[in-house]
Amino acid sequence: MSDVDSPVKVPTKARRRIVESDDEDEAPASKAGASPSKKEAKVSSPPAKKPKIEEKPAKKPAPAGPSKNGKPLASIFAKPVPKAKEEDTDDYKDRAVEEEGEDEISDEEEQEQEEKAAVKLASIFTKDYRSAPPDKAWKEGEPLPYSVLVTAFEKIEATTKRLEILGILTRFLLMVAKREKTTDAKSSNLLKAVYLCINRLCPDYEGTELGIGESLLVKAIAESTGRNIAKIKEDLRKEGDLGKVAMLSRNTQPTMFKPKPLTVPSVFQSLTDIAKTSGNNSQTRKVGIIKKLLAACQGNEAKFIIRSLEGKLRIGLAERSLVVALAHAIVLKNLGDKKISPEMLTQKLEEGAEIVKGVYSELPNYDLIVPALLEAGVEGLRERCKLTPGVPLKPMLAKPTKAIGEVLDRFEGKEFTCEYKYDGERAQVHLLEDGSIAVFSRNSENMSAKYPDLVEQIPRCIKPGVKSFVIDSEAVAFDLETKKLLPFQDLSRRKRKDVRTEDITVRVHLFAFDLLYLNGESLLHMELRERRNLLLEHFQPVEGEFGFAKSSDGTSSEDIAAFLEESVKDGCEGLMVKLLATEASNYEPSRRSINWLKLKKDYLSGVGDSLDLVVVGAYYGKGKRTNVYGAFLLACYDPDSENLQTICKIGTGFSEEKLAEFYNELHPLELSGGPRNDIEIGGAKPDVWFEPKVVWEVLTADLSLSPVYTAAHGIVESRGISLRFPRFIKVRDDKGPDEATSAEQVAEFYQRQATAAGKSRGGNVDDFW
Ligand SMILES: Nc1ncnc2c1ncn2[C@@H]1O[C@H](COP(=O)(O)OP(=O)(O)OP(=O)(O)O)[C@@H](O)[C@H]1O
Ligand SMILES: [Mg+2]
Ligand SMILES: [Mg+2]
Repeated sequence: MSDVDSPVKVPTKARRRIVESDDEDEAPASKAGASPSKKEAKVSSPPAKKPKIEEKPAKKPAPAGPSKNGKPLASIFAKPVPKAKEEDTDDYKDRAVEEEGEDEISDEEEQEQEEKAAVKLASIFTKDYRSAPPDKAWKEGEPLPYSVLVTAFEKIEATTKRLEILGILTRFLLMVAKREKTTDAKSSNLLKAVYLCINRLCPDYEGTELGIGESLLVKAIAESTGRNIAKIKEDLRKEGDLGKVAMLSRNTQPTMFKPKPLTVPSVFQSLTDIAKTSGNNSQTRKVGIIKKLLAACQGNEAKFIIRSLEGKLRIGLAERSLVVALAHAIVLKNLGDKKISPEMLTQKLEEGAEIVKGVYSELPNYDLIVPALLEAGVEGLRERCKLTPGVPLKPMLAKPTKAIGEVLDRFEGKEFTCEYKYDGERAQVHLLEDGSIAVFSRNSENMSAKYPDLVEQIPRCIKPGVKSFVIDSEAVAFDLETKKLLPFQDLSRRKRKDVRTEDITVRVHLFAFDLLYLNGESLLHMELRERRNLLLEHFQPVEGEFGFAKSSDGTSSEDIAAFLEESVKDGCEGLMVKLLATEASNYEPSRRSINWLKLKKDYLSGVGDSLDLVVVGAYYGKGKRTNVYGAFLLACYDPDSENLQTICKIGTGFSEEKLAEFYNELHPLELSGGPRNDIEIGGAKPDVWFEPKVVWEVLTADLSLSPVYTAAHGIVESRGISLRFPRFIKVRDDKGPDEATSAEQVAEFYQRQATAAGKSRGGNVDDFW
């Protein structure tokens, strides 16, 4: 591939690169790029986004222009972000309300906004839309062509408007759902299309994952196209997107015969085969399957095949949009051609979305949800899909607070409880009707293999009469001799796999704090007090193995302060403060809820909590540290765009041993082609870039607006936010890059710090939904 036939580096959202001169140690980047060259500008595929006023004006400033490997054209920071006109506000209504600020918006304004959003929502789903014929490329009775899905991906990639994305996806899923003859999960086109949209192959907890390393993919591309590896890497440096490189490479290879076009089921199958290949020769076998896939690719398909293999589609399609689109598609399918007013239609769509969202957070398994939706529509979904032991639900999360005063601000006059905040690992323990026990981590990984001792211990804490349950708890390292809790590190040092009970030196003590399911009944809709009573009633403490989270229902600030001290003396991190009564104390799966507050002793003087950030780059060491990386570039995650946003350079808090260890761990993740295009770089210029895999917990003195980094840009101000004096705490191997601290959380930290201590903003900005 030469430069001449390379298409323009369009400003897609995956290419939002922002730059400014680095304030610390780097030269101004203004000369790095001027404007797109003519050659670049005339090429139009894939479609460049029109410059437009964004529907999320404060959130996503339009890209400054084409960029190339972190050397974009102009700074978005320099320009004030345009305020969107009312008509352009086609985002979800709740979002619009949220961004105006909860407190400042009047009821009438709110109602007006809601009405506008409702009409807009209904207007996309006109009757015409509903009765649209299926894509011509898809012949009746045949499996869904992959090209049809790819067309939808291309359209989604070309916009950042959430409502537009929702429309494209709904139309696509509706078309597939209408043709679906089966409700059998195995042969469902719809189910496989759903999985490919979110780039997964099965429910999270089953653990089959994509995420093939760059070098293997480069090798497969080279072998399937006859190009040499060095050339491919060179292209990669230019494009920042291996998918695009694969797509452009293919064209140069003359084909002897035409392989059968790819279909959604065949691609799904091949990806599953690749993910499951292990053992001897697995690399070679993987390359073999990838080559076959690439050989059959047409048009833009290779781009998405490669990105899927990398582990991320990077089209800005958040899973929550998929869930809503799926709900809408099923509602529309079941409406058929029926006439219905826009208001009614909107209501039906919204109700449908609420149902599917609710069910998905209790039972995150499309294998069960999609067939149930096809069979019984949204109306019959709750009946068929409920919280089920064996399927981990997404855990409820807590909001940080900086002071006891802040807790009282929230909970004054309400019934609440303080519990010890144990410093271990979240453990969701399930007892299935068949007597088997499963333990799941915070991100729904099956941990039963890591904790065989725990699985052995559990039966001893169950009182007679208990047939099935789901407990929410913290697993903590425990010293049997001193009867003291050990720091989290002792737990994380345990092996993750093939652990044999007799080899275990660090004991696990479980501290249960919630009961979510008991003997066939979901308890999610009960008040916390009732759930806690049931927990105490049906389980019993076992010395050194199982206990209930220690709690105090004292509500004065003195009581809380004393209990906080006590918790720290006992080896805990601080307190969790929870609402105890009323509907607001129900268990909210997947929500970072304002009804659960964390009060961490260590962090009271900082910003209230630590951050979990992705290691995306590194700087070579100086002096004694020349053989290792001396500092690292960290990033937060923006789930809306699926991009990582740089937040700080970190070089303190590391021992020599740690630096050596990190070098060994990170060196294999170095990207030869420079940064991937899902990193919003800003002005950072590390010496090497990594595949985003590793997450670190980091503490900061405070946060400030930054001319260099891009974290949360556009939320508080057009500029990004960075951490001042960041300090490494520990590796978070229970979190992946997608679970890193979100852009909105970063903005919230910044805002909380700006407001007086004790005053905080509400909202649920970084919920899954
Ligand atoms: N009594 C308790 N109630 C609820 N959670 C508890 C309790 N004791 C300990 N925990 C742990 O505290 C966690 C919440 O605080 P923590 O800051 O440790 O979360 P995290 O894993 O870093 O996630 P995030 O910072 O994203 O909330 C829970 O997920 C749980 O693992
Ligand atoms: Mg913790
Ligand atoms: Mg945390």
